[in-house]
Amino acid sequence: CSLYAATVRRRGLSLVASEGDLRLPSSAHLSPLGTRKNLTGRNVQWAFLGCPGVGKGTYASRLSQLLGVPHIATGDLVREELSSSGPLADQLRGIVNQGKLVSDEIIVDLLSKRVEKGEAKGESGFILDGFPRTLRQAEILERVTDVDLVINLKLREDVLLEKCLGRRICSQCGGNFNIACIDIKGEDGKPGIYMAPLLPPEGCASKLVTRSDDTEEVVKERLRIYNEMTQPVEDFYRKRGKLLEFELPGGIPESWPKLLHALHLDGLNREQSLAA
Ligand SMILES: Nc1ncnc2c1ncn2[C@@H]1O[C@H](COP(=O)(O)OP(=O)(O)O)[C@@H](O)[C@H]1O
Repeated sequence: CSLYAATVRRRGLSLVASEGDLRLPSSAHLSPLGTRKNLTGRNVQWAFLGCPGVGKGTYASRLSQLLGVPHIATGDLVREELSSSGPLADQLRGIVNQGKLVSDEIIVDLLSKRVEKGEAKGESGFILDGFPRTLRQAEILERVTDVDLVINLKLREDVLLEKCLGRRICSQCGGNFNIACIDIKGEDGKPGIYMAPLLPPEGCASKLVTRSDDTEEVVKERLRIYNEMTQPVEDFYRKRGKLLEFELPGGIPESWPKLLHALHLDGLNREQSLAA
């Protein structure tokens, strides 16, 4: 914790802004031109919350490209550590494969090193994905820097499980795909939901692997832990007026434009499509 605090302060990431500056949902998080800067002139500092399988990685990565700020996923940092066979790898493998959370100290240390590396390359701002996941992590983050906005993605639980079980990663390029086709008809006044599979290009198709923690038993345990440990984090940001709740209406084609609209970023997306 102190290491992270020191790193972030030393690197000048910390900005002092009063909570009253930030209201949700509002274009006040961005400059009037809809750029990656917020009104205080620095790059946005956003975080994604949401259950396993909800699509945090997909939407965080898209927003990071749109806004030109780094997407930092603590799950990726943990998986990098696992594949590096470093001193932590054995300890982490047992925890992750049971669907449990890594300790706050370890995760803050991994995040701190990632932030420091990015800063050295000139990165600023961030879109966090998978952090904070405990109240203590939220408190640590709050002490060292000012998060502008926390986007809480929501999806019904039966769909979450199917999506986790359908997740595939290309072992060569690291691309994320999903072979699940979700097609639930509406009933009893509840809307249906359709999410097309996110299939890999031909080059990746034969190299797909499944995450070792995406088995039914482990996903159920991760969902249980999310409800126990991470839901209090939603309240933490709700009380501070920083939480944007976003219920996913369907797959990416349907949800992405609506998310951009909720973030007052539709104009930016159009400008980038025209420039492409
Ligand atoms: N902020 C965090 N705190 C503790 N453990 C974490 C954190 N982020 C990631 N992990 C560990 O890495 C695993 C994979 O994380 P992630 O890829 O974000 O999965 P999910 O699909 O469950 O959101 C988690 O189950 C947990 O063991």
